[in-house]
Amino acid sequence: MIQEYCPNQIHALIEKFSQKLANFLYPYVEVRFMEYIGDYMRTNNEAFRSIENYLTSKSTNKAKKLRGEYVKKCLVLKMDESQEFHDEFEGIKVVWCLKKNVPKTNHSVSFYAADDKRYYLLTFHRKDRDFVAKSYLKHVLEEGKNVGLSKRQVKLYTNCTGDNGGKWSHVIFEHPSSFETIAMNSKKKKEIVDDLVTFSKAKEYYAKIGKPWKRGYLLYGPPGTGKSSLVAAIANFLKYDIYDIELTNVKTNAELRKLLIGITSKSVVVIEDIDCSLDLTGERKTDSGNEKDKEEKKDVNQASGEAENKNKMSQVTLSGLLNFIDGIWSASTGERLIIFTTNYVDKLDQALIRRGRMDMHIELSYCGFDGFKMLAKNYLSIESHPLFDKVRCLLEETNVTPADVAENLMPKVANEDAEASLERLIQALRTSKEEAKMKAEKEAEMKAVNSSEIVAEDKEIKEKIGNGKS
Ligand SMILES: Nc1ncnc2c1ncn2[C@@H]1O[C@H](COP(=O)(O)OP(=O)(O)OP(=O)(O)O)[C@@H](O)[C@H]1O
Repeated sequence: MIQEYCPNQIHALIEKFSQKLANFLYPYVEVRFMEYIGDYMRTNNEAFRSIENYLTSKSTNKAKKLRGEYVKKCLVLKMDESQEFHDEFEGIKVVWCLKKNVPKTNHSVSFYAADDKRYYLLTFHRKDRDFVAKSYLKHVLEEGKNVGLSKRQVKLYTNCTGDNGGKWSHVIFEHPSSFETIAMNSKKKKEIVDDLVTFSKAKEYYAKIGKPWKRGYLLYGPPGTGKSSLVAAIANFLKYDIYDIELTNVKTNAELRKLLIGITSKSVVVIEDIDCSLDLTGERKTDSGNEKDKEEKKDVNQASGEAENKNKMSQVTLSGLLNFIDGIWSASTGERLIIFTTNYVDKLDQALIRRGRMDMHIELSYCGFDGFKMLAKNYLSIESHPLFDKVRCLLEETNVTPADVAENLMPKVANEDAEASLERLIQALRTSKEEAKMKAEKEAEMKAVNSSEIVAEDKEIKEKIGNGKS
């Protein structure tokens, strides 16, 4: 009616007056912090997480409506929906409330389910606007971040399949591997730990040199040498989440990019057995000369056999993967490690593993005496034993993986003593040595037969040529 019948000037006056009246009756400012941001590519809102941590640490004693969650095997009480929390900071009063947007229609079933529309609502008096924006929120985010770091629970993410392709699902990561339990050369271990510590503190340095804050590790070595265990130890050490990508489930490069956007900072992105994941090896030599090469190739083919069918569904290319690692989109999240594991490092395209992409190449090899001592300490709780010398000699003469050593050190009956486990290990090492010797003899025999056949063939050819000439 006002719009219809009032002249424009009166209309404007009424609007101005009603605004003033509203401000007078409700002089508060409201700020929403959504749990996820972005429409197409939804990402975690880190401000929401920090606020949640801050309020959890403060509201437990005061709030009346709480919800319980198990975090690191401890019960944590968090503020529940619609519960208000009154906070005071340097004399300024604010109110927090966790709310949820109820979708108007139920047609849009979201992957993010019920948590999709959650947000924290902050309400404060408009006279405190500057203080809240400049000081209070800074205080909340910093404190929340610190609480988050101290209580951080490592999560293990994997990429979803089918219609949910391009999205992540996760579980709590509870792998007990650590640098104390990993059996490897102590010098190499120290090098890795130092590198990780330097990386995690190098935010300013990366900004200064103009590089995204990320680092690539290539872990290679025979099966059972501890590549997966090392990934777990790294994640536990840095308290970073693991994003384990099953490349064969990623249909296109665009889907891979979508996954990349969904990765939060403080993460370890892992592609295990990269040689088997997809045909990312580029041009390979076709004439693999010796038997060993042929055998290795057969192994690779067998290992990748299962993946082969899936590969046909996946159109992820080498260039898509290279872009994923260090293309323009790769700088969109914070600190991140990218780890490839492989049993066959020679089969990988050099572009994929060159320095700068995979900055550190770590070989995990057969068990040495250093590694054995660590396993003995962990599995048998001993640091020395008269049988250690025998083990040392045998380890120098034969190749066994830490997985084999660990298996032999595991007690097989209740209350088995350390000596019995060591004896079993020594027996296994002797058997392995014998087998290796027999294999080498057989190979030498085959080689001798092959070369005598070649000599005979050569002779025959020469004779034929000689006859032809005459
Ligand atoms: N270096 C190691 N230190 C301690 N334990 C190890 C080590 N290597 C292997 N193990 C033991 O062997 C098991 C298998 O190791 P892991 O899966 O880490 O090897 P891998 O190199 O990733 O093997 P694959 O290449 O087959 O995936 C682990 O559960 C662990 O108990």
